[in-house]
This record gives sequence, C-alpha cells and structure tokens, in this order.
Amino acid sequence: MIIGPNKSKNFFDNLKDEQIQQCGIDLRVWKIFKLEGEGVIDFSNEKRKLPNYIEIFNSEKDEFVRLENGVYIVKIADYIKIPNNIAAFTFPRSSLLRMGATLYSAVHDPGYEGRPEYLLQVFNPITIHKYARIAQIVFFECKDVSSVYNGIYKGK
Ligand SMILES: O=c1ccn([C@H]2C[C@H](O)[C@@H](COP(=O)(O)OP(=O)(O)OP(=O)(O)O)O2)c(=O)[nH]1
Repeated sequence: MIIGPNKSKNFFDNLKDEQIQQCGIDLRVWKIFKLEGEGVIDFSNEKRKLPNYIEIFNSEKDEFVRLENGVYIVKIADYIKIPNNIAAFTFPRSSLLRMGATLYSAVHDPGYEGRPEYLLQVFNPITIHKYARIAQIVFFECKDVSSVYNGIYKGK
C-alpha cells in the first residue's frame, strides 16, 4: 500500500509546498556529476568500485547547467529518513520524460537515511536549474522486513 504525502512528508525536513504531490514527494537536484573511469561490481562487494564522480553542477553555487546527451549521476538535495517498515521507489517526473531524459532508481530500503543518488540519462539536451524538481519518490509499506539498511550509502 502506498504511504501518502500526509505521512511521508514527515520523512523529510524542510520540504517546500511544491514538493508535496498526490501520492509522492518531488525531489530536488543538489549536485550533478559526470562519470570518469569504470565501475566494478561483484557478489560479495569486496571488489566493488565506483567510478570517479566529476562534479559539473552544484545548486548551491550554480544557476543552471545545460546537459548534452549522455549519462550523469544526480545527487538529491533532500535528506530522507525511511522508517523500518517502509520502502520506496523513485520515478522521473513526467516533464523530464517529455523533454527526452529519464532517471533510474534502485530500491530505497527500510531504515535508509541520506540524500539518494540516481542515474540520469539525457537523450535530448536539457537545461536543469538549481534545485529543480526532477523526480518523485513514492513510499510503500514493507511487511516481513528481514533487516534495515546499514550499508555504505547510509547517511551520505
Ligand atoms: O536509486 C537509488 C536507490 C536507493 N538509494 C539509496 C537508498 C538505499 O537504501 C541505498 C542502498 O541501495 P541498494 O541497497 O540498492 O545499494 P547496494 O548497491 O545494494 O549497496 P549496499 O551493499 O550498501 O546495499 O541507497 C539511492 O541512493 N539511489
């Protein structure tokens, strides 16, 4: 069952009214990175290695950035604290899709807190202004949780 914004807004601090949607919360861009080098992924995470992130935009310093076609990492400005019985998925805003770009999200685990990062793929050049509402996160009740998130991305 979806946890609506009347409750999920409490998983954030300092949300703007415009971020409250019908069943989710719009998320704001903080930083955007290009990837440099290759990643490594395995079974145990022993060999896991992320590429270098080259910052190309920061909402605290820049007004906007024009992105050519390509792949980017977006760091969200909003700090989220997910309760231990709730999970979440993030979707691109339809306006982003309508511009020829999209955003990919993995699962947000019960117990996670931090500022999520997403993969942004640009198929048609777009301009992103500071703190742009780029995505919408939707929260779900998660029964029979085996454990809460305590991995390397917690709190970042
Ligand atoms: O697109 C996403 C989806 C989730 N998260 C956050 C919330 C989630 O709880 C945490 C870890 O996500 P995941 O479990 O998919 O990461 P992993 O690659 O499995 O790393 P770990 O070994 O830490 O679980 O990252 C993101 O930042 N971006």
